[in-house]
Amino acid sequence: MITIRQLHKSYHTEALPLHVLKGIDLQIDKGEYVSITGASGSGKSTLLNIIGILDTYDSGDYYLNGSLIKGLSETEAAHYRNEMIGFVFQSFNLINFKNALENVALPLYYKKVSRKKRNIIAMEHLDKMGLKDWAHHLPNEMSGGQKQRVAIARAMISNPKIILADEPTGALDSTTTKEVMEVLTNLNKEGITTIIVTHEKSVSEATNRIIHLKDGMIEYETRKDNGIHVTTQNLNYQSL
Ligand SMILES: Nc1ncnc2c1ncn2[C@@H]1O[C@H](COP(=O)(O)OP(=O)(O)OP(=O)(O)O)[C@@H](O)[C@H]1O
Repeated sequence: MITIRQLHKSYHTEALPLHVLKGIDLQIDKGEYVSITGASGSGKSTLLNIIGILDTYDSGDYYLNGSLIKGLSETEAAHYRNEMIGFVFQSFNLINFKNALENVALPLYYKKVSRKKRNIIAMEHLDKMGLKDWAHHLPNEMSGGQKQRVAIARAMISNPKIILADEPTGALDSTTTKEVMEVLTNLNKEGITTIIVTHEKSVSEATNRIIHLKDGMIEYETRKDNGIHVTTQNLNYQSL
């Protein structure tokens, strides 16, 4: 589903160019449950943003479902994003003056689905998140965990094949973290390829595969095999 080869990315700031991803090789198959970990600044969000076609890369290749994601126009990139990917962010990114139902329904508004139909579908997704009774509440009337579940419902309304979540529990306490992770785990069990950037051990350990970045390279990865974690060092990793 996702094939990345020798991916490099630099940011060109006023100071020296910042080489953030330094030759990432990564294969993620359909239905995998993956977390990306590493210290602050190791390139986790940059990698996730490239996978989500929110950002471009300098060299290497990225194939999504067999299509080379390189040099796309904004319209082409938006097409892939809309067809394939649902995004979940730490800060929820909900619209504060719209209620939960309207927030969830928003992607269908852009797809020109009628108000009646999009409200019915949005309600189904809210119901799945256990939030039917909160449909007409504004985000600021909801807890962090509820807001994140609204955001996940919104991400799911376009039937994405992949969920990309950047620190989805970063703003939550441990009880609500558990609640949100249960939701993401269940979506993965339904077959959604799920990739989570996280600092939190409890979150990465809930996934089946941990990709650990260091200084823009994959240092090692850990796979859960029958409940046992097996760690493989990346032999190409070169410490600086
Ligand atoms: N748009 C940008 N322009 C310039 N530099 C950037 C930009 N985005 C990220 N960076 C820099 O690139 C490096 C990697 O950032 P990135 O956000 O990918 O790391 P991260 O591992 O996700 O960190 P964190 O855990 O703190 O979110 C950091 O040094 C960051 O300051």
